[in-house]
Amino acid sequence: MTTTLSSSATALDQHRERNTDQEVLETLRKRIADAGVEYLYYQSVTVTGRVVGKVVPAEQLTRNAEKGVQMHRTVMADFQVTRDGTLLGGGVEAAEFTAVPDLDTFAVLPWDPSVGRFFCRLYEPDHRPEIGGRPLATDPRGNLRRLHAAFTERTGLELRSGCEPEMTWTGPGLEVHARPDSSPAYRLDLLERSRPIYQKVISYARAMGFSMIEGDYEDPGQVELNWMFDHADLTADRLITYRQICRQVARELGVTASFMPKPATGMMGNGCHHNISLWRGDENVFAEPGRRELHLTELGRHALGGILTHAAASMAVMGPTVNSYKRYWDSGQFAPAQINWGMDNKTCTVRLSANGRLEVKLPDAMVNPYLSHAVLIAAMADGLENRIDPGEPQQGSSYDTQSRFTKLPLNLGEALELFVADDVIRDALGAETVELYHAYKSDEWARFCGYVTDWEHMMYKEDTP
Ligand SMILES: NC(=O)CC[C@H](N)C(=O)O
Repeated sequence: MTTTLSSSATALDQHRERNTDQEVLETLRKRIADAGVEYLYYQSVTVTGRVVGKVVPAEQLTRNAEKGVQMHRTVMADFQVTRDGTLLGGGVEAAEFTAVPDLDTFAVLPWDPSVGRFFCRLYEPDHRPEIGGRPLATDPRGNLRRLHAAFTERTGLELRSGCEPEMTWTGPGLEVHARPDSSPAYRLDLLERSRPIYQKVISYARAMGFSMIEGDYEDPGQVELNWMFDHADLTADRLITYRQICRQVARELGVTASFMPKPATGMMGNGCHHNISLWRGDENVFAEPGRRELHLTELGRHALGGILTHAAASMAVMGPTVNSYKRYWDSGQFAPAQINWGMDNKTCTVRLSANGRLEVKLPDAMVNPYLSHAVLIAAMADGLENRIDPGEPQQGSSYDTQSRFTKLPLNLGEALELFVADDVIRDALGAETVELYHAYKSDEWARFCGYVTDWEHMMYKEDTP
């Protein structure tokens, strides 16, 4: 059942050569000068989805476009030292890597136009000839691009995706007294209180090239703003940028922007549903042109079958934190709890939300979008190749504990065991990334398992056995 999509030498990896194209560089230098940009961030994204990078004075562009900037590879696991004292990602002795800017990703920071930024593609260092110039195996962004290109090369299909990040804003003036018997969702007077937030976020996002489409207020403090779907590689970059924008807006307004998946029991979690479709050129192959009633093509059913087959093993990516699992298990809050699908059914893992669109509801707002989209591509490729049948759609709510559908893993620990055992996912992300992610997250899980919580105090402090 293993589908090999890895491709080491796609055109995308020749991007370093393009960075020496004098015409391209001249156009960019002019753009940078016209915008008054003096500093450039060379940013990368770690396996856990954090943004790291260096600042470079803009006049160094030509040099750095070719040579990149260097960082220590343990940065890809956030310099995490595990409980047994291991520095993840190769230890102090490990080689550096080279971050080479993707020139197409240049953007000016709207909140300070003297600063511009690039996303980078990561490579083994040139001064280590035995490995030099190869893509860095633990670069999740570079990996998604290579994997996606290989998938398109093989199937003629492209993944388009639209992410719906939910998040919680707290701070002065944002307190909400919610009635216990109803939800404040869609209340305009609450959205009004968040006006300075959404106005700034939308205007910064627009300035950075997003096509913003709509937004709403959901549970207390929870605001969701959406932008237009696109090629999955671009959507993943935008989700990272969106979080950076929100953090900036929080700093400016003196409030807190939280992507924590489940901030409070009994309230909705912060999901980040991925609305996906596969395209052949301009044709969405999940729908039949002109057919109006809700339906999914045979190809779409196989893609869905692949997603459901690998859903449990993908959970360590889709719900990447200890806290993520509270979102699935505090039932009845529109988050999935079973591995199933349904026609316009918001309680399922995958909802056919419109013709040509599958809404994958597992991911939460802390997801690393490069990993999640890579996993979805590999799962769908497996579904297509092996013509996996997704079974019958769920009728009615999934929050019925008697459901015949398979349950999702209960916690991060269980999810990690399934994650490392799935060959399709291992092949998609690469063994090194799987091992690094697994080591990092297992350490997070172990720390939590040894941590005494308020809940235990509430239950046991004054209890008599
Ligand atoms: N609008 C919705 O469907 C709510 C989704 C829900 N907040 C989740 O955790 O996924």
